[in-house]
Amino acid sequence: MESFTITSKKVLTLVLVIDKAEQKVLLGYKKRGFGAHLWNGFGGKVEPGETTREGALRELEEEAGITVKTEDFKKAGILLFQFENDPVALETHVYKSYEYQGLIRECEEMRPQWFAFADVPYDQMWEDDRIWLPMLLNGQDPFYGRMYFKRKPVEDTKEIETTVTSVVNTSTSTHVNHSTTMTGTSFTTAQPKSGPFAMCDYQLEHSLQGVPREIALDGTIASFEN
Ligand SMILES: COc1nc(N)nc2c1ncn2[C@H]1C[C@H](O)[C@@H](COP(=O)(O)OP(=O)(O)OP(=O)(O)O)O1
Repeated sequence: MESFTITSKKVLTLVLVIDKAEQKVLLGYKKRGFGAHLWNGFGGKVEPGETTREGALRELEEEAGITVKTEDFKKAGILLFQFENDPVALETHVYKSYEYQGLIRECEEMRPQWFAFADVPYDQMWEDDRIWLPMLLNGQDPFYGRMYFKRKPVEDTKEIETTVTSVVNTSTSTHVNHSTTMTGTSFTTAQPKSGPFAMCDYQLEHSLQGVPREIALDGTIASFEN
């Protein structure tokens, strides 16, 4: 895993708004930038002087037009995304809310849409989402995860066949190593449905006793929130 050594990290946010009664989650179709053409929660970079909580609330309002009261805004976990031969990891702070105020609206970056839990378009989302989003929707947070990505060869951004080579699964943690091979021709555009990167490995722990505040560069939880 030498090619996944990291020396610094950028801090990002990701917000999931959930309608518990209707069993629906609000996602946004990203129209431009990193993760373009994928569905995701709302979020982005944390600006200087902002806490992750403030940054997450700001991005939610900018991208979906809605606000959430502080008491309804819960930290669900942290995901550390690492990319092959890239020393900068993305420390992504994930928040959730079952309430919101305002009118949901589209902006130039995101097109919001509600999805029933059973219809979440995982094949048009970052590959890591199918690992942790079901846990968040089922209330199995807080969680902490580390996900490793390799860039897909441009000429091979077609159908993806995944071979699981080893799985260790306990009640609260999962570790999977898998190799990914590209076959077939089902995606015709240069942008594969699940994005330009393939996840090649991950670790995830969920239902933690505390909410992680920060991940150290060695991937361990640096501190928990009070
Ligand atoms: C690599 O795997 C990822 N999976 C998921 N589910 N989400 C990810 C992944 N990598 C990044 N993200 C999320 C984290 C953020 O919410 C966005 C990226 O934010 P962006 O780069 O668009 O930040 P902004 O500040 O909005 O950017 P602008 O400068 O373009 O406004 O994706």
